Amino acid sequence: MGLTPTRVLASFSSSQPLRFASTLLLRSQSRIFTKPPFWTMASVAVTTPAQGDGASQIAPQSTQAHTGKRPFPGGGQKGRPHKMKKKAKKTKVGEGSHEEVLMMDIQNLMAAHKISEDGAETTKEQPPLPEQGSEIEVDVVEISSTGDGLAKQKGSDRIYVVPFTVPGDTVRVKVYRHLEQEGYTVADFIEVTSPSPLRDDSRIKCKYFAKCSGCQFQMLDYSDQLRLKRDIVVKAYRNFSGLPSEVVPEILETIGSPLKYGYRTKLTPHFDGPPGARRRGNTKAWETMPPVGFTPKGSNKVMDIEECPIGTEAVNQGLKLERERLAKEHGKYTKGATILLRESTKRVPNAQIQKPLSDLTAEEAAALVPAGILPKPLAVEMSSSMTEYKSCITNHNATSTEYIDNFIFTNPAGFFFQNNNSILSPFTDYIRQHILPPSGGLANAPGAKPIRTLIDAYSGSGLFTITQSALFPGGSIGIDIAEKSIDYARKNALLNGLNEKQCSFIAADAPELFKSVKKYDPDETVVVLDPPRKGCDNSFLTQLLDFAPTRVVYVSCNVHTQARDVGFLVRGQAEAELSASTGSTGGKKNEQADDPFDVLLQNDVKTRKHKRPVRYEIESIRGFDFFPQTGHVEGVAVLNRVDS
Ligand SMILES: C[S@@+](CC[C@H](N)C(=O)[O-])C[C@H]1O[C@@H](n2cnc3c(N)ncnc32)[C@H](O)[C@@H]1O
Repeated sequence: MGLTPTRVLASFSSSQPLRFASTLLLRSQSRIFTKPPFWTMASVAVTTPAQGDGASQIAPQSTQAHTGKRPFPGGGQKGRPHKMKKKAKKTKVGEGSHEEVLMMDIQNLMAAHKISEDGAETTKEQPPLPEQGSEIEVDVVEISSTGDGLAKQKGSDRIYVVPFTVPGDTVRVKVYRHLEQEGYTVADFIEVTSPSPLRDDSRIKCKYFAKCSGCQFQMLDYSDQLRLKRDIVVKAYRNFSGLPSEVVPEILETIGSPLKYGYRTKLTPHFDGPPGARRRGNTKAWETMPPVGFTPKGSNKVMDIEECPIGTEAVNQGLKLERERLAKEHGKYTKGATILLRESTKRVPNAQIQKPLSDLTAEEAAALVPAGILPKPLAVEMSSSMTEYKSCITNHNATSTEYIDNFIFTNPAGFFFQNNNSILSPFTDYIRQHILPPSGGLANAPGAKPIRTLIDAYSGSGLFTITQSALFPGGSIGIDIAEKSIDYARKNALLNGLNEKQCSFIAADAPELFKSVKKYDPDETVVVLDPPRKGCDNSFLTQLLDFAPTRVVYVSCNVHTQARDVGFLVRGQAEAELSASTGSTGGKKNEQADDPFDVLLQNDVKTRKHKRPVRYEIESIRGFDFFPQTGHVEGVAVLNRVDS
């Protein structure tokens, strides 16, 4: 075993790097501050159960090119001795993308490991890189925020990216590719030769583990998964916010999911097109049933999946039925496609249940969950007074229904709704407890007015607009670009007994919001943001700073882009004006300032002549485990406008 247990734990909570390493990092952050890394690269979209967001009953696969391929098709380097590069070259990657996050962790690990105990930089001669395709043994020293293990071979500083491993594991791997420019190697996991104390393979519930690319944390105890996810949030704010550590509060413990398996109410398995499907005008269909499932690690061909243990029972029954259907109907498909499996629920008071499910006719059963494909829905008795009937919807235009406490939400099945229903009650409760300042609705500043209005940007079908509405006498307003989600949001408000004065919605691009919010007093308004993974764009954030609501609650399934955007709001208008005046590529003038707050102060002085620049401070940051067994975490950051 390469690491002692103590060392293992130290590496596991790798959120405390060496002091010198963090200095290096702060320097690079000041660059991020003055010149945000607007790098671009089509990101490698690996669709896994936990990430897939396909949205059609049988949606044709328009692009099939990148699923599951290794990131960075860099050149190889066979059997030559090499020197550790002084600095790994920056790769062009999408913001907050898997590749960017991985690269940042690798660079930090390289920096930390190049520092010897006495603080001096080591430049030791490195052994030759092993041949691509050869098998070697490596020790895993850290988990990246992407969920991949980062490992080293004895006697070498080379970093190997190995999925399905945890710190403290010694594993046999097959060298897949040396990425010369990036300075690391991608390897395939073969087997564990000496397990980490953190690993217990009897915890693994999925027979496709280490083949399917999802759910890589299954060998960990759930408390370790939560600890690891807190580390991911810590690293996100350290690496992507561009903020000095003093202004980022201690990241709070991650709140766990009530269900650890069987929680996903939506799965989107897919199948490839038949051989020749990519040829123009192809008319040849599948002659046999194609593999239906997800994309495995290191391949772009779909692997056959019969069940997915993180999916709910209804969704897994739906998968079984869809597979049976495809076994008969595969001859209709000349292209690949994605299958939508979305759970839908209907609550029925027990007093209204006339007969047991087994005695219902097909029509009576269909009436319980109208769009569901299960011949009879699954009955789950919630309490002595209520039973839930669950089925699975495959038509993305059909209506799915979910409950959160006593709230009811209907949605077009193929549109966005949170995928883990089990956590939505504690989660919306947490938002309810934090959406107003701790002082009971009064913002921090002396003489502050009570908050009366909620603006829910990126509202979808009204999750926050509706569940938080009772706290806002001035009303709650949701905005979303998806017209269909907004149609349903309006219906949902009515279903939950809320009139238009209490709860209203706008279908528009989020930056348009600011045209219609002028009538609201920013001193009495809180804005909730819940954008897609890529985060908010500059125009939105700049307008948000101009509007200057007294409080902001930022929810995100990508803590890296969240950290970037929170950094922007904390630096505030001075920074926004500066980047607008110098252009998004950043100016030389900016690059000279090393400390972000020097820049802020310089600009504070400049801007204060005509108005006080708006900026925010962070009250709290906490992760929620919406996606147990995977490396994903949902972040909630609460911000207050700085008024002093
Ligand atoms: C992560 S979802 C959050 C939805 C909702 N808050 C919820 O939890 O159910 C992000 C939402 O942003 C919407 N969206 C994406 N781009 C947008 C834009 N430019 N303007 C407004 N909404 C947008 C999507 O339609 C989606 O409903």
